[in-house]
Amino acid sequence: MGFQTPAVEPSSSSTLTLTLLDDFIKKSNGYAVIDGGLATELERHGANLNDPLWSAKCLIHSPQLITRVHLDYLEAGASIIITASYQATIQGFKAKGLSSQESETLLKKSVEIALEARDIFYGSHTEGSCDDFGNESTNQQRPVLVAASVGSYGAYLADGSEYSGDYGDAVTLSTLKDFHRRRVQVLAESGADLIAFETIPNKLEAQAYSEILEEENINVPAWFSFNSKDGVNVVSGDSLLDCASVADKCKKVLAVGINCTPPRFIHGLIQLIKKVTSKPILVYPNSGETYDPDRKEWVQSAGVSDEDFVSHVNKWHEVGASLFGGCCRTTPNTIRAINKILSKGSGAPFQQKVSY
Ligand code: MET
Ligand SMILES: [Zn+2]
Repeated sequence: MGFQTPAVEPSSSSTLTLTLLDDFIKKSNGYAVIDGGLATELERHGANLNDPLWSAKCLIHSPQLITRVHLDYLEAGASIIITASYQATIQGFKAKGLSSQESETLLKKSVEIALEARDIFYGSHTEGSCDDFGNESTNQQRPVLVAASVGSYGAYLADGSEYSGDYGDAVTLSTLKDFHRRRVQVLAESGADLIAFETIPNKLEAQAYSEILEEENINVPAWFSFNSKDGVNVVSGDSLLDCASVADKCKKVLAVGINCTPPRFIHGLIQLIKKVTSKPILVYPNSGETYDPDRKEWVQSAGVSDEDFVSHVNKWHEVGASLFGGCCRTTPNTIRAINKILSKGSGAPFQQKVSY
């Protein structure tokens, strides 16, 4: 079965498609659905990610499980899937004894796995394809984008600092740029449609990403996504307005938002981001549980209940967000529910599934 070009052309390696996400959103009834938690879903399928590489461990030991989870999210209605490179770093792989070359190959592999999942999905949902009885299917193909994940320096440290944003005074802008540079270059040349800078815990790291994108002439567009634990600032205490402004000023950044943050904060955070940018806003909260870095497990937040956030998604859409998904501890069911509730709220989305 032939590979189908998505209805929205992804960026090529020579030209940066500055309207990629705008076009994508416009063509999808004003919103797009991102996938849900990847690492926690791999764990739910039995992967042991208690390791400094976290989900990137599966790039080495169980790539087929990553494909499975990407496919589950595509089947659930996601139109943007995020690669397993969140905690895949050259420095992290080298600490395991791999060479630079092997490390870069694994980074590329994270994107190849997602591209392959997209191909499989397209292959089984191809416009004009025939079913087992020779009948032509006439269903419209849903465009899918592959976003290459870049997790923070704190994620690499695997000491919980991605949720404190506190790297200490010894870590400067140039430390962070040196840490991320090569990885971003490799991911930019991997065939991904965009780079998802996720769970950015402070302004310094947003600045580092922005300078890498400009100075290295990265030709794949990006999104910047911050995390918050108070509903006002990013986790370091830096102002979200300042952080989102860094993203707004960088012309290679096509969307700005929030991920891995309790659902109860999302509404207010969207309103803050809207004050400083007119770029599309993305939100993919976690399940509302909190990660305890000492116990290395997710625990229910004391005293505050985070009821199923899916019921709030239309409100988040109304207040200004246009890309919606889930982060840690959300599942394909969350994404299925998001897709369903948005399609009721604002017209029919692309068909989730064709009949055979
Ligand atoms: C700690 S946030 C992790 C984000 C990453 N995309 C994942 O779902 O695994
Ligand atoms: Zn998360």
